[in-house]
Amino acid sequence: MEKKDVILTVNGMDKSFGATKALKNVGIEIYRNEIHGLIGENGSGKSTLSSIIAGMQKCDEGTMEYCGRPYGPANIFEAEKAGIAMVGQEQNTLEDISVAENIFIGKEERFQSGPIVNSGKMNREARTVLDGLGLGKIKAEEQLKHYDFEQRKLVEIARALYDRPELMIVDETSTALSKYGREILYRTINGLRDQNKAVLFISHDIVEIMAVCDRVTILRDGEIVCTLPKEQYDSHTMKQYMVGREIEENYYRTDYENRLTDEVALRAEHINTEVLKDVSLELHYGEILGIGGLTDCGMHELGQVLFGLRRPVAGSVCTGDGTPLKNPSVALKKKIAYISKNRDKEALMLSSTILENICLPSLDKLKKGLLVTPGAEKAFALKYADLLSVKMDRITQNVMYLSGGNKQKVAVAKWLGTDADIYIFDCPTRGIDVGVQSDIYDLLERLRKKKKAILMISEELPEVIGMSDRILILKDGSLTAEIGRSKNTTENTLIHYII
Ligand SMILES: Nc1ncnc2c1ncn2[C@@H]1O[C@H](COP(=O)(O)OP(=O)(O)OP(=O)(O)O)[C@@H](O)[C@H]1O
Repeated sequence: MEKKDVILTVNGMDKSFGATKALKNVGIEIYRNEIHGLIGENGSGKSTLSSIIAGMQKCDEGTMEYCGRPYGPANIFEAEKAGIAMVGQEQNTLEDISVAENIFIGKEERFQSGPIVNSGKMNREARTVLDGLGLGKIKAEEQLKHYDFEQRKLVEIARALYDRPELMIVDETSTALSKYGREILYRTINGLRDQNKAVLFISHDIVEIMAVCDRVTILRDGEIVCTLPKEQYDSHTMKQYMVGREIEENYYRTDYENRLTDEVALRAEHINTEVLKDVSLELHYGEILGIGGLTDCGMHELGQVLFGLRRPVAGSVCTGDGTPLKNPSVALKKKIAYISKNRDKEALMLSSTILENICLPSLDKLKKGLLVTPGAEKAFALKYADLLSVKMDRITQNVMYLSGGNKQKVAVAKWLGTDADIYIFDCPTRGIDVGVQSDIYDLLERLRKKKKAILMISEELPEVIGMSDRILILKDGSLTAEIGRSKNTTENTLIHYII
Protein backbone atom coordinates (compact mmCIF):
# COMPACT_ATOMS: atom_id res chain seq x y z
CA MET A 1 0.00 0.00 0.00
CA GLU A 2 1.18 3.50 -0.81
CA LYS A 3 2.84 5.12 2.24
CA LYS A 4 0.87 8.12 3.41
CA ASP A 5 2.34 11.42 4.53
CA VAL A 6 1.03 11.80 8.07
CA ILE A 7 0.59 15.41 9.20
CA LEU A 8 -0.86 14.80 12.67
CA THR A 9 -0.87 11.80 15.01
CA VAL A 10 -2.81 11.63 18.27
CA ASN A 11 -1.87 8.82 20.66
CA GLY A 12 -3.57 7.51 23.79
CA MET A 13 -5.46 10.70 24.46
CA ASP A 14 -7.68 10.95 27.56
CA LYS A 15 -9.74 13.91 28.70
CA SER A 16 -12.22 14.06 31.56
CA PHE A 17 -14.51 16.77 32.86
CA GLY A 18 -15.44 15.75 36.38
CA ALA A 19 -17.10 12.38 36.07
CA THR A 20 -17.48 12.69 32.28
CA LYS A 21 -14.79 10.88 30.32
CA ALA A 22 -14.94 12.86 27.10
CA LEU A 23 -12.01 11.07 25.43
CA LYS A 24 -10.73 7.58 26.20
CA ASN A 25 -7.42 6.44 24.77
CA VAL A 26 -8.05 8.17 21.46
CA GLY A 27 -5.63 7.56 18.62
CA ILE A 28 -5.99 9.05 15.16
CA GLU A 29 -3.77 9.77 12.14
CA ILE A 30 -4.52 12.56 9.72
CA TYR A 31 -2.79 12.55 6.33
CA ARG A 32 -1.74 15.37 4.11
CA ASN A 33 -3.78 15.61 0.95
CA GLU A 34 -6.95 14.43 2.68
CA ILE A 35 -10.20 15.70 4.12
CA HIS A 36 -10.67 13.54 7.20
CA GLY A 37 -14.22 13.29 8.51
CA LEU A 38 -15.07 12.92 12.19
CA ILE A 39 -18.54 11.76 13.16
CA GLY A 40 -20.23 10.62 16.33
CA GLU A 41 -23.33 11.24 18.41
CA ASN A 42 -23.78 14.42 20.43
CA GLY A 43 -21.34 14.36 23.29
CA SER A 44 -19.14 11.65 21.76
CA GLY A 45 -16.05 13.86 22.05
CA LYS A 46 -15.58 15.40 18.59
CA SER A 47 -15.29 19.02 19.73
CA THR A 48 -13.13 18.04 22.72
CA LEU A 49 -10.65 16.26 20.43
CA SER A 50 -10.58 19.03 17.87
CA SER A 51 -10.29 21.80 20.46
CA ILE A 52 -7.28 20.05 22.02
CA ILE A 53 -5.63 19.83 18.60
CA ALA A 54 -6.44 23.53 18.06
CA GLY A 55 -4.86 24.55 21.38
CA MET A 56 -8.09 25.59 23.09
CA GLN A 57 -7.63 23.15 25.94
CA LYS A 58 -5.20 20.50 27.16
CA CYS A 59 -5.63 16.74 27.36
CA ASP A 60 -5.12 14.81 30.62
CA GLU A 61 -3.06 12.03 29.04
CA GLY A 62 -1.68 11.31 25.61
CA THR A 63 0.66 12.77 23.03
CA MET A 64 0.46 14.44 19.65
CA GLU A 65 2.94 14.62 16.82
CA TYR A 66 2.59 17.26 14.13
CA CYS A 67 4.76 17.42 10.98
CA GLY A 68 7.03 14.79 12.55
CA ARG A 69 7.61 16.67 15.84
CA PRO A 70 6.05 16.48 19.30
CA TYR A 71 3.17 18.92 19.50
CA GLY A 72 1.20 20.34 22.44
CA PRO A 73 0.06 23.92 21.92
CA ALA A 74 -0.34 26.04 25.06
CA ASN A 75 -3.11 28.07 23.45
CA ILE A 76 -4.92 28.77 20.22
CA PHE A 77 -2.33 31.32 19.06
CA GLU A 78 0.46 28.76 19.36
CA ALA A 79 -1.58 26.28 17.33
CA GLU A 80 -2.27 28.92 14.69
CA LYS A 81 1.40 29.80 14.56
CA ALA A 82 2.22 26.14 13.99
CA GLY A 83 -0.29 26.11 11.11
CA ILE A 84 -3.43 24.65 12.69
CA ALA A 85 -6.60 26.74 12.44
CA MET A 86 -10.15 25.96 13.49
CA VAL A 87 -13.61 27.15 12.54
CA GLY A 88 -15.80 26.34 15.54
CA GLN A 89 -19.38 25.22 15.96
CA GLU A 90 -20.73 28.35 17.60
CA GLN A 91 -20.22 32.02 16.82
CA ASN A 92 -16.62 32.87 17.58
CA THR A 93 -16.70 36.43 16.38
CA LEU A 94 -17.14 39.77 18.14
CA GLU A 95 -20.02 41.80 16.83
CA ASP A 96 -18.99 45.26 18.00
CA ILE A 97 -15.79 45.36 15.99
CA SER A 98 -15.32 45.42 12.24
CA VAL A 99 -15.10 42.47 9.88
CA ALA A 100 -11.40 43.22 9.31
CA GLU A 101 -10.69 43.40 13.06
CA ASN A 102 -12.39 40.01 13.46
CA ILE A 103 -10.27 38.49 10.70
CA PHE A 104 -7.05 39.76 12.27
CA ILE A 105 -7.89 39.32 15.93
CA GLY A 106 -4.66 38.57 17.83
CA LYS A 107 -2.65 39.58 14.76
CA GLU A 108 -3.11 43.33 14.96
CA GLU A 109 0.61 43.97 15.38
CA ARG A 110 1.04 43.22 11.68
CA PHE A 111 -0.76 46.47 10.94
CA GLN A 112 0.79 48.51 13.71
CA SER A 113 3.17 51.37 13.33
CA GLY A 114 4.08 52.45 16.87
CA PRO A 115 0.98 52.24 19.08
CA ILE A 116 -1.41 52.91 16.21
CA VAL A 117 -3.10 50.21 14.15
CA ASN A 118 -3.23 51.24 10.51
CA SER A 119 -6.86 50.40 9.88
CA GLY A 120 -6.71 51.37 6.20
CA LYS A 121 -4.01 48.76 5.64
CA MET A 122 -5.93 46.22 7.72
CA ASN A 123 -9.12 46.84 5.74
CA ARG A 124 -7.30 46.49 2.44
CA GLU A 125 -5.73 43.20 3.51
CA ALA A 126 -9.12 41.92 4.73
CA ARG A 127 -10.64 42.93 1.38
CA THR A 128 -8.09 40.73 -0.41
CA VAL A 129 -8.88 37.76 1.86
CA LEU A 130 -12.65 38.23 1.43
CA ASP A 131 -12.37 38.59 -2.34
CA GLY A 132 -10.21 35.46 -2.46
CA LEU A 133 -13.15 33.58 -0.96
CA GLY A 134 -15.71 35.20 -3.25
CA LEU A 135 -17.21 37.25 -0.42
CA GLY A 136 -17.53 40.49 -2.37
CA LYS A 137 -20.69 41.55 -0.50
CA ILE A 138 -19.05 41.61 2.94
CA LYS A 139 -17.45 44.98 3.69
CA ALA A 140 -14.15 44.83 5.59
CA GLU A 141 -14.73 48.08 7.50
CA GLU A 142 -18.35 47.35 8.50
CA GLN A 143 -19.11 46.27 12.08
CA LEU A 144 -19.84 42.56 12.22
CA LYS A 145 -23.21 43.12 13.89
CA HIS A 146 -24.60 44.19 10.54
CA TYR A 147 -24.13 40.70 9.17
CA ASP A 148 -26.19 37.58 9.72
CA PHE A 149 -25.24 34.22 11.24
CA GLU A 150 -24.03 32.77 7.95
CA GLN A 151 -21.96 35.77 6.94
CA ARG A 152 -20.29 35.78 10.37
CA LYS A 153 -19.35 32.14 9.88
CA LEU A 154 -17.88 33.00 6.49
CA VAL A 155 -15.81 35.73 8.18
CA GLU A 156 -14.53 33.03 10.56
CA ILE A 157 -13.55 30.89 7.59
CA ALA A 158 -11.69 33.88 6.15
CA ARG A 159 -9.91 34.31 9.50
CA ALA A 160 -8.91 30.64 9.66
CA LEU A 161 -7.61 30.71 6.10
CA TYR A 162 -5.60 33.91 6.35
CA ASP A 163 -2.43 32.29 7.63
CA ARG A 164 -2.62 29.46 5.08
CA PRO A 165 -2.99 26.67 7.63
CA GLU A 166 -1.42 23.26 7.08
CA LEU A 167 -4.33 21.66 8.96
CA MET A 168 -7.74 23.27 9.11
CA ILE A 169 -10.40 21.98 11.51
CA VAL A 170 -14.00 22.63 10.55
CA ASP A 171 -16.32 21.82 13.47
CA GLU A 172 -19.99 21.42 12.50
CA THR A 173 -20.01 24.56 10.41
CA SER A 174 -22.14 23.58 7.45
CA THR A 175 -25.39 23.71 9.43
CA ALA A 176 -24.87 27.46 9.77
CA LEU A 177 -24.44 27.83 6.03
CA SER A 178 -26.78 27.97 3.05
CA LYS A 179 -26.03 26.23 -0.24
CA TYR A 180 -24.04 29.30 -1.29
CA GLY A 181 -22.01 29.30 1.95
CA ARG A 182 -21.43 25.56 1.78
CA GLU A 183 -20.09 25.87 -1.75
CA ILE A 184 -17.56 28.41 -0.49
CA LEU A 185 -16.62 26.08 2.38
CA TYR A 186 -16.23 23.04 0.11
CA ARG A 187 -14.18 25.03 -2.41
CA THR A 188 -11.94 26.17 0.42
CA ILE A 189 -11.29 22.75 1.92
CA ASN A 190 -10.87 21.06 -1.46
CA GLY A 191 -8.34 23.77 -2.29
CA LEU A 192 -6.40 23.05 0.91
CA ARG A 193 -6.34 19.32 0.15
CA ASP A 194 -5.12 19.99 -3.37
CA GLN A 195 -2.25 22.04 -1.93
CA ASN A 196 -1.15 18.92 0.01
CA LYS A 197 -2.62 20.26 3.26
CA ALA A 198 -5.17 18.53 5.48
CA VAL A 199 -8.67 19.13 6.83
CA LEU A 200 -10.44 17.60 9.83
CA PHE A 201 -14.12 17.92 9.02
CA ILE A 202 -16.84 17.41 11.65
CA SER A 203 -20.46 17.07 10.61
CA HIS A 204 -23.65 15.28 11.65
CA ASP A 205 -24.72 14.95 8.08
CA ILE A 206 -23.59 11.53 6.90
CA VAL A 207 -24.48 12.30 3.30
CA GLU A 208 -22.25 15.37 3.46
CA ILE A 209 -19.42 13.44 5.15
CA MET A 210 -19.59 10.76 2.47
CA ALA A 211 -19.53 13.36 -0.30
CA VAL A 212 -16.79 15.57 1.14
CA CYS A 213 -14.34 13.34 3.05
CA ASP A 214 -11.66 10.93 1.85
CA ARG A 215 -11.69 8.95 5.12
CA VAL A 216 -13.91 9.09 8.16
CA THR A 217 -13.28 8.31 11.82
CA ILE A 218 -16.23 7.36 14.00
CA LEU A 219 -16.28 8.25 17.71
CA ARG A 220 -18.65 6.72 20.23
CA ASP A 221 -18.71 7.72 23.91
CA GLY A 222 -15.22 9.16 23.70
CA GLU A 223 -13.67 6.13 21.99
CA ILE A 224 -12.65 5.58 18.39
CA VAL A 225 -14.82 2.89 16.81
CA CYS A 226 -13.01 2.75 13.45
CA THR A 227 -11.64 4.74 10.54
CA LEU A 228 -13.13 3.94 7.13
CA PRO A 229 -11.73 4.76 3.71
CA LYS A 230 -14.11 6.10 1.06
CA GLU A 231 -14.47 2.68 -0.61
CA GLN A 232 -16.04 1.32 2.59
CA TYR A 233 -18.59 4.08 3.12
CA ASP A 234 -22.11 2.88 3.80
CA SER A 235 -24.49 5.23 5.57
CA HIS A 236 -26.45 2.53 7.39
CA THR A 237 -23.33 0.91 8.84
CA MET A 238 -21.83 4.28 9.74
CA LYS A 239 -24.96 5.28 11.65
CA GLN A 240 -24.93 1.96 13.48
CA TYR A 241 -21.29 2.43 14.43
CA MET A 242 -22.14 5.89 15.74
CA VAL A 243 -25.01 4.92 17.97
CA GLY A 244 -24.03 1.30 18.69
CA ARG A 245 -27.44 -0.09 17.79
CA GLU A 246 -29.79 -0.59 14.82
CA ILE A 247 -31.64 2.58 13.97
CA GLU A 248 -34.68 3.15 11.81
CA GLU A 249 -33.86 4.66 8.44
CA ASN A 250 -37.15 6.50 8.02
CA TYR A 251 -37.86 8.74 10.94
CA TYR A 252 -40.26 11.18 9.37
CA ARG A 253 -44.07 11.03 9.53
CA THR A 254 -45.63 8.29 7.46
CA ASP A 255 -49.25 9.55 7.40
CA TYR A 256 -50.77 11.77 4.74
CA GLU A 257 -53.90 12.78 6.64
CA ASN A 258 -55.33 16.31 6.59
CA ARG A 259 -54.43 18.76 9.35
CA LEU A 260 -56.32 17.98 12.51
CA THR A 261 -58.28 21.25 12.90
CA ASP A 262 -59.09 24.42 10.98
CA GLU A 263 -58.86 26.56 14.11
CA VAL A 264 -56.41 29.42 13.65
CA ALA A 265 -53.67 29.64 16.29
CA LEU A 266 -51.63 32.50 14.81
CA ARG A 267 -52.36 34.96 12.05
CA ALA A 268 -49.79 37.21 10.38
CA GLU A 269 -51.06 39.84 7.96
CA HIS A 270 -49.02 41.80 5.44
CA ILE A 271 -45.76 41.65 7.39
CA ASN A 272 -43.04 43.92 6.06
CA THR A 273 -39.57 44.30 7.52
CA GLU A 274 -36.25 45.16 5.92
CA VAL A 275 -36.27 41.62 4.54
CA LEU A 276 -39.86 40.36 4.57
CA LYS A 277 -42.23 41.60 1.89
CA ASP A 278 -45.96 41.46 2.49
CA VAL A 279 -45.96 38.06 4.20
CA SER A 280 -49.35 36.76 5.38
CA LEU A 281 -49.99 33.35 6.88
CA GLU A 282 -52.27 31.39 9.17
CA LEU A 283 -51.06 28.64 11.48
CA HIS A 284 -53.69 26.16 12.71
CA TYR A 285 -53.93 23.99 15.78
CA GLY A 286 -53.12 20.37 14.97
CA GLU A 287 -50.76 21.14 12.10
CA ILE A 288 -47.07 21.39 11.43
CA LEU A 289 -46.52 24.32 9.10
CA GLY A 290 -43.08 24.08 7.50
CA ILE A 291 -41.30 27.22 6.35
CA GLY A 292 -38.56 26.47 3.83
CA GLY A 293 -36.09 28.50 1.83
CA LEU A 294 -32.48 29.59 1.71
CA THR A 295 -31.00 30.77 4.99
CA ASP A 296 -31.22 34.45 4.05
CA CYS A 297 -34.75 34.29 2.59
CA GLY A 298 -36.21 35.91 5.73
CA MET A 299 -37.43 32.75 7.45
CA HIS A 300 -35.44 33.27 10.66
CA GLU A 301 -36.65 36.86 10.84
CA LEU A 302 -40.23 35.64 10.34
CA GLY A 303 -39.89 33.43 13.44
CA GLN A 304 -38.78 36.45 15.48
CA VAL A 305 -41.66 38.57 14.18
CA LEU A 306 -44.23 35.88 15.01
CA PHE A 307 -42.94 35.65 18.60
CA GLY A 308 -42.96 39.43 19.01
CA LEU A 309 -39.16 39.65 19.25
CA ARG A 310 -38.92 41.86 16.19
CA ARG A 311 -41.41 44.58 15.31
CA PRO A 312 -42.40 44.67 11.67
CA VAL A 313 -42.31 47.99 9.80
CA ALA A 314 -45.86 47.26 8.65
CA GLY A 315 -48.37 44.49 9.20
CA SER A 316 -49.60 42.66 12.28
CA VAL A 317 -49.42 39.36 14.12
CA CYS A 318 -52.16 38.14 16.41
CA THR A 319 -53.35 34.94 18.00
CA GLY A 320 -56.49 33.20 16.78
CA ASP A 321 -58.57 35.09 19.38
CA GLY A 322 -57.33 38.41 18.00
CA THR A 323 -54.73 39.30 20.69
CA PRO A 324 -51.96 41.36 19.04
CA LEU A 325 -48.49 39.86 19.62
CA LYS A 326 -46.39 42.93 20.17
CA ASN A 327 -43.67 41.51 22.37
CA PRO A 328 -42.43 38.20 23.82
CA SER A 329 -44.20 38.72 27.19
CA VAL A 330 -47.57 38.73 25.45
CA ALA A 331 -46.45 35.69 23.43
CA LEU A 332 -45.50 33.83 26.62
CA LYS A 333 -48.85 34.69 28.22
CA LYS A 334 -50.59 33.32 25.16
CA LYS A 335 -48.63 30.07 25.60
CA ILE A 336 -46.32 30.48 22.64
CA ALA A 337 -42.85 28.91 22.72
CA TYR A 338 -39.97 30.00 20.48
CA ILE A 339 -36.73 28.14 19.93
CA SER A 340 -34.25 30.39 18.19
CA LYS A 341 -31.68 29.16 15.69
CA ASN A 342 -29.11 31.26 17.51
CA ARG A 343 -28.76 28.84 20.38
CA ASP A 344 -26.01 30.44 22.44
CA LYS A 345 -27.22 34.02 22.17
CA GLU A 346 -31.00 33.70 22.18
CA ALA A 347 -32.14 30.22 23.13
CA LEU A 348 -30.10 29.57 26.29
CA MET A 349 -28.60 31.25 29.33
CA LEU A 350 -25.14 29.77 28.95
CA SER A 351 -23.81 30.62 32.38
CA SER A 352 -26.82 29.11 34.15
CA THR A 353 -27.42 25.46 34.90
CA ILE A 354 -29.43 22.96 32.90
CA LEU A 355 -31.98 23.02 35.72
CA GLU A 356 -32.32 26.82 35.64
CA ASN A 357 -32.67 26.89 31.86
CA ILE A 358 -35.36 24.23 31.80
CA CYS A 359 -37.32 25.67 34.74
CA LEU A 360 -37.18 29.39 33.93
CA PRO A 361 -40.14 29.66 31.53
CA SER A 362 -42.20 27.34 33.77
CA LEU A 363 -41.63 28.98 37.17
CA ASP A 364 -45.26 30.13 37.46
CA LYS A 365 -46.44 26.59 36.85
CA LEU A 366 -43.99 25.21 39.41
CA LYS A 367 -45.01 27.58 42.19
CA LYS A 368 -46.79 26.17 45.24
CA GLY A 369 -48.25 29.29 46.83
CA LEU A 370 -45.52 31.90 46.49
CA LEU A 371 -42.61 29.48 46.42
CA VAL A 372 -40.96 26.98 44.16
CA THR A 373 -39.44 24.11 46.13
CA PRO A 374 -35.97 22.91 45.05
CA GLY A 375 -37.26 19.34 44.93
CA ALA A 376 -40.07 20.25 42.52
CA GLU A 377 -37.65 22.19 40.31
CA LYS A 378 -35.20 19.32 40.19
CA ALA A 379 -37.84 16.70 39.39
CA PHE A 380 -39.25 18.93 36.66
CA ALA A 381 -35.86 19.61 35.05
CA LEU A 382 -34.85 15.94 35.25
CA LYS A 383 -38.07 14.86 33.59
CA TYR A 384 -37.54 17.06 30.53
CA ALA A 385 -33.78 16.50 30.32
CA ASP A 386 -34.51 12.79 30.38
CA LEU A 387 -37.23 13.07 27.75
CA LEU A 388 -34.64 14.46 25.35
CA SER A 389 -31.75 12.26 26.57
CA VAL A 390 -29.53 15.24 27.50
CA LYS A 391 -26.04 13.83 28.08
CA MET A 392 -24.85 15.49 31.29
CA ASP A 393 -22.94 14.93 34.51
CA ARG A 394 -25.70 16.37 36.65
CA ILE A 395 -28.73 18.59 36.27
CA THR A 396 -26.94 21.45 38.06
CA GLN A 397 -24.14 21.50 35.46
CA ASN A 398 -23.59 24.75 33.56
CA VAL A 399 -25.10 24.69 30.08
CA MET A 400 -21.98 26.32 28.68
CA TYR A 401 -20.05 23.07 29.16
CA LEU A 402 -22.47 20.85 27.28
CA SER A 403 -21.68 19.65 23.78
CA GLY A 404 -23.40 21.62 20.99
CA GLY A 405 -26.09 19.02 20.33
CA ASN A 406 -26.84 18.65 24.02
CA LYS A 407 -27.28 22.43 24.31
CA GLN A 408 -29.83 22.16 21.52
CA LYS A 409 -31.66 19.45 23.46
CA VAL A 410 -31.82 21.73 26.54
CA ALA A 411 -33.18 24.56 24.35
CA VAL A 412 -35.99 22.27 23.23
CA ALA A 413 -36.54 20.74 26.71
CA LYS A 414 -36.94 24.22 28.21
CA TRP A 415 -39.94 24.98 26.04
CA LEU A 416 -41.51 21.55 26.23
CA GLY A 417 -41.84 22.00 29.96
CA THR A 418 -44.00 25.09 29.48
CA ASP A 419 -46.74 23.02 27.94
CA ALA A 420 -47.23 25.72 25.33
CA ASP A 421 -50.02 25.59 22.77
CA ILE A 422 -48.09 27.15 19.90
CA TYR A 423 -44.49 26.24 19.08
CA ILE A 424 -42.20 28.21 16.78
CA PHE A 425 -39.17 26.02 16.14
CA ASP A 426 -36.33 27.63 14.18
CA CYS A 427 -34.04 24.83 12.91
CA PRO A 428 -35.00 22.38 15.71
CA THR A 429 -32.50 19.70 14.71
CA ARG A 430 -29.48 21.93 14.10
CA GLY A 431 -26.36 20.03 15.16
CA ILE A 432 -28.36 17.12 16.55
CA ASP A 433 -27.28 13.56 15.81
CA VAL A 434 -29.41 10.97 14.03
CA GLY A 435 -30.61 9.27 17.21
CA VAL A 436 -31.97 12.42 18.83
CA GLN A 437 -33.15 13.81 15.50
CA SER A 438 -35.69 11.00 15.33
CA ASP A 439 -36.69 11.70 18.98
CA ILE A 440 -37.38 15.34 18.04
CA TYR A 441 -39.49 14.31 15.04
CA ASP A 442 -41.38 11.96 17.33
CA LEU A 443 -41.96 14.83 19.69
CA LEU A 444 -43.24 17.14 16.92
CA GLU A 445 -45.60 14.37 15.90
CA ARG A 446 -46.83 13.93 19.48
CA LEU A 447 -47.41 17.68 19.81
CA ARG A 448 -49.35 17.68 16.55
CA LYS A 449 -51.53 14.81 17.73
CA LYS A 450 -52.24 16.78 20.92
CA LYS A 451 -53.56 19.49 18.54
CA LYS A 452 -50.79 21.94 19.31
CA ALA A 453 -49.84 24.39 16.55
CA ILE A 454 -46.28 24.01 15.26
CA LEU A 455 -44.40 26.30 12.94
CA MET A 456 -41.15 24.67 11.86
CA ILE A 457 -38.58 26.85 10.14
CA SER A 458 -35.93 24.72 8.50
CA GLU A 459 -33.16 24.80 5.94
CA GLU A 460 -33.27 21.02 5.63
CA LEU A 461 -35.67 20.17 2.82
CA PRO A 462 -36.10 16.45 3.67
CA GLU A 463 -37.20 17.50 7.16
CA VAL A 464 -39.63 20.11 5.81
CA ILE A 465 -41.13 17.59 3.38
CA GLY A 466 -41.11 14.73 5.86
CA MET A 467 -42.81 16.49 8.76
CA SER A 468 -45.08 19.29 7.47
CA ASP A 469 -48.82 19.29 6.82
CA ARG A 470 -48.28 22.36 4.69
CA ILE A 471 -45.14 24.02 3.41
CA LEU A 472 -44.67 27.72 2.73
CA ILE A 473 -41.64 28.69 0.69
CA LEU A 474 -39.97 32.06 1.17
CA LYS A 475 -37.68 33.54 -1.42
CA ASP A 476 -36.01 36.93 -1.00
CA GLY A 477 -38.53 37.82 1.70
CA SER A 478 -41.67 36.93 -0.27
CA LEU A 479 -43.86 33.85 -0.12
CA THR A 480 -43.52 32.02 -3.42
CA ALA A 481 -45.47 28.82 -2.84
CA GLU A 482 -47.83 26.92 -0.56
CA ILE A 483 -47.59 23.16 -0.92
CA GLY A 484 -49.88 20.67 0.83
CA ARG A 485 -48.68 17.37 2.29
CA SER A 486 -48.29 14.81 -0.47
CA LYS A 487 -46.32 11.67 -1.26
CA ASN A 488 -45.34 13.31 -4.53
CA THR A 489 -43.48 16.28 -3.04
CA THR A 490 -39.75 16.02 -3.66
CA GLU A 491 -36.81 18.31 -2.95
CA ASN A 492 -36.94 19.35 -6.60
CA THR A 493 -40.57 20.46 -6.18
CA LEU A 494 -39.42 22.89 -3.48
CA ILE A 495 -36.12 23.95 -5.04
CA HIS A 496 -38.08 25.23 -8.03
CA TYR A 497 -39.64 27.90 -5.74
CA ILE A 498 -36.63 28.46 -3.50
CA ILE A 499 -34.00 29.51 -6.02
N1 LIG B 1 -15.72 22.26 29.54
C1 LIG B 1 -16.46 21.20 29.80
N2 LIG B 1 -16.89 20.96 31.06
C2 LIG B 1 -17.64 19.88 31.36
N3 LIG B 1 -18.01 18.94 30.45
C3 LIG B 1 -17.61 19.13 29.18
C4 LIG B 1 -16.84 20.27 28.78
N4 LIG B 1 -16.59 20.17 27.45
C5 LIG B 1 -17.19 19.03 27.03
N5 LIG B 1 -17.79 18.40 28.07
C6 LIG B 1 -18.51 17.11 28.02
O1 LIG B 1 -17.69 16.20 27.29
C7 LIG B 1 -18.48 15.36 26.46
C8 LIG B 1 -17.99 15.47 25.03
O2 LIG B 1 -18.37 16.72 24.52
P1 LIG B 1 -18.02 17.24 23.06
O3 LIG B 1 -18.43 18.68 22.97
O4 LIG B 1 -16.62 16.92 22.74
O5 LIG B 1 -19.00 16.33 22.17
P2 LIG B 1 -19.32 16.41 20.61
O6 LIG B 1 -19.11 15.05 20.07
O7 LIG B 1 -18.56 17.52 19.96
O8 LIG B 1 -20.86 16.73 20.64
P3 LIG B 1 -21.82 17.59 19.66
O9 LIG B 1 -22.05 16.76 18.45
O10 LIG B 1 -23.07 17.72 20.45
O11 LIG B 1 -21.16 18.90 19.38
C9 LIG B 1 -19.92 15.82 26.66
O12 LIG B 1 -20.50 14.96 27.62
C10 LIG B 1 -19.79 17.22 27.21
O13 LIG B 1 -20.88 17.57 28.04
